[in-house]
Amino acid sequence: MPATATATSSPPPTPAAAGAPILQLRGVGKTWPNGQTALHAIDLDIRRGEIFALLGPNGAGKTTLIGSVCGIVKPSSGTIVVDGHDLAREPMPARRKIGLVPQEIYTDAFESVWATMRFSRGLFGFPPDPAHLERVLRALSLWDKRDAKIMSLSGGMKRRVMIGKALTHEPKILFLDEPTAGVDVELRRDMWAMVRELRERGTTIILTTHYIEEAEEMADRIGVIDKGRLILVEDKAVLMRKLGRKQLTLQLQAPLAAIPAALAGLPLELADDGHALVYTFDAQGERTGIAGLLRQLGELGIGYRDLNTRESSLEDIFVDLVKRGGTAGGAA
Ligand SMILES: Nc1ncnc2c1ncn2[C@@H]1O[C@H](COP(=O)(O)OP(=O)(O)OP(=O)(O)O)[C@@H](O)[C@H]1O
Repeated sequence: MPATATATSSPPPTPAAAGAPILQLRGVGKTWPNGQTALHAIDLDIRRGEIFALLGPNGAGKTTLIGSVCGIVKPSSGTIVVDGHDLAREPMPARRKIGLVPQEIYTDAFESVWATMRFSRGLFGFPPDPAHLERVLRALSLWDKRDAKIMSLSGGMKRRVMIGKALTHEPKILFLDEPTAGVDVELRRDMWAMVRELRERGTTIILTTHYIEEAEEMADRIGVIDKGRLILVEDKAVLMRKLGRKQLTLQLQAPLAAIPAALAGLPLELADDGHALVYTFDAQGERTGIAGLLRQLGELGIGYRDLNTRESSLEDIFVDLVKRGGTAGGAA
């Protein structure tokens, strides 16, 4: 099977230009030799300088997609253009534009931080540039550890070294595969700050994460992949606005065994063993229906002790989307 084949209906790749996407995928598919299809004709444009978060449940195809763009996995179909370079026709120039921070920490434990960094840069055919390596190490707070052997570093430091390695060849796109899996809250915040700094210096960031809070905090745009299909690509703010819901929770004075028939048809659920009534409404709707609901409760003699509202998080939206199979939006 060829490394890539041009998707029949896909437009030809556009040359690198300031306004052009830094990464273009057209019809990228992957079927493993065992017949398992991990990616179905993915079309995706990544904008220059954005932070793009790719979300998806286990086995959705995230690693396969990243591997395809990084030249680790051979797609069965489609084209991938990295800053104007077709990955299949010009693998080296395309690959040089990309830094990959893999999920697993793997590096030579007996080497020093400095030697590891220098070696990484050489792998991409770049001449030594100690000043660049120093900048990277300083930005990652690793300068003081430059002579330390990797095995002597803490887990968090080792993760920083992995990021450093990916930055040695000055990539324009940085892939972070589950960057904060298993790291403590403090380091997670540090890493977020680091990623933002990189973006400010012009690096485009693509990250996969299981922590939806991370995508909510960091991303400009969100892509959701499920069963090998990109079911949604959207600006985070638009997504939160479009699919966001609010919930009003009423703590009842006396528990209910069931929703009263007079309230059937309303978006109501019982929670907390009947002690709470949850009303879900559209955060964007002009009319929430709350006044009517409270009036009806009064008429039915259902009293409440307390009430509060909460907006859905990206996590709620994501879970909902994957449950529904992504009928809420289209992939760009
Ligand atoms: N080398 C392989 N050979 C055969 N099937 C594979 C291979 N690698 C991945 N797959 C299958 O491809 C599908 C997508 O896997 P992938 O690892 O890309 O998912 P993922 O979204 O990264 O999942 P996770 O969040 O668990 O890392 C899965 O069904 C997986 O079993």
